[in-house]
Amino acid sequence: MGAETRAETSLDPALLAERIPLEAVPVIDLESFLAGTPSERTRVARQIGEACRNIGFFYIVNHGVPAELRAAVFAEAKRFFDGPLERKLQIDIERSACHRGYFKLGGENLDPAKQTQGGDLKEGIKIGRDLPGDHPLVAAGTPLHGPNQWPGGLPGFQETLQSYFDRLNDLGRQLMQAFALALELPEDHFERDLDLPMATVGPLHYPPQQGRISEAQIGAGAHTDFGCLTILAQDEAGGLQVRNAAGQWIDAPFIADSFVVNIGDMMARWTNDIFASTQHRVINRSGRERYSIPFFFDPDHDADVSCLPTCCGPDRPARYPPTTGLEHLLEMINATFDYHRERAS
Ligand SMILES: O=C(O)CCC(=O)C(=O)O
Ligand SMILES: [Fe+2]
Repeated sequence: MGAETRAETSLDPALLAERIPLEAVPVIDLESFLAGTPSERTRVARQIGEACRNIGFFYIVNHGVPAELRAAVFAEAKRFFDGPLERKLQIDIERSACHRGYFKLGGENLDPAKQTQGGDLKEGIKIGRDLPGDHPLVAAGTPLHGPNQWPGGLPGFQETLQSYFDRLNDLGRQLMQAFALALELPEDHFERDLDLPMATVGPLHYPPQQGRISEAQIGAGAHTDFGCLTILAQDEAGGLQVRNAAGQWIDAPFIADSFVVNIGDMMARWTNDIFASTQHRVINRSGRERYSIPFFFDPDHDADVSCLPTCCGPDRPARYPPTTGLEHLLEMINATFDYHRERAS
């Protein structure tokens, strides 16, 4: 029976098993997915699927992204954040029509209900697919599509970030193939929605927090990610915490040469909540500056985000109405960036 026709019948019980409250985020070796036989790929994809169901988070090692490139991106991010405020403000995100550029400490508030003292204690840059003004989607005024703002006076910054963006796009596609296999779909199921994926690389800087820390302002307030898939590189400072299926906060510490991968609300929606979009937060108690490089991988603006054929059936009706990649993201960005919401209203 083809996977695509399974909607008529019962769902695979393995996909519906109860979530296990994990005490640690699982580590998955990607090597035999990236270069293995079909059966090895399926085996790793199943491990990934288990992690996505139970906790929505996993580390990947042997992911193929060169150490030099990862180190170079951290070095460029540090150069930018440690540099003058004037340079940062020249690429202020509020100058961008497509949500690209620099946002200052407090510019994003990932938990507005709790964080009432001025937003997340972090600053960042949003860099996306660099589309020129005459690209049809940009000319048509499609939100979130357009040119980046690149900082001046930092030779090599743009080239390094662009290489990283391209490399992580490839990895994002591979992980989407793993998700498809884990969901009993053909491996290339998501390719139809990945012509021009809405991906963003967003270097972040968190100053340290000491003493008694109130939930009214932490590095990144408790949140779920909005999109499909996040691939995060963090540094030795650590401080990332993830809420497991029992509601406990567990640490997701720095592991050398790994990425932390998690799925966001769009993937939870696509999978009818079979995959978990899990709350996480950052508190930088390390006593030093913390830098991290999240890469957010989202599908095409017009991707059809309605329940996947293997994720709904008579025993589990679709929980969400259909939406598109762009509609979903816009809703979430407006909830967390004041300037964006004010402009939209
Ligand atoms: O910096 C981190 O470790 C996590 C950042 C994060 O969760 C986010 O930007 O969505
Ligand atoms: Fe996040």
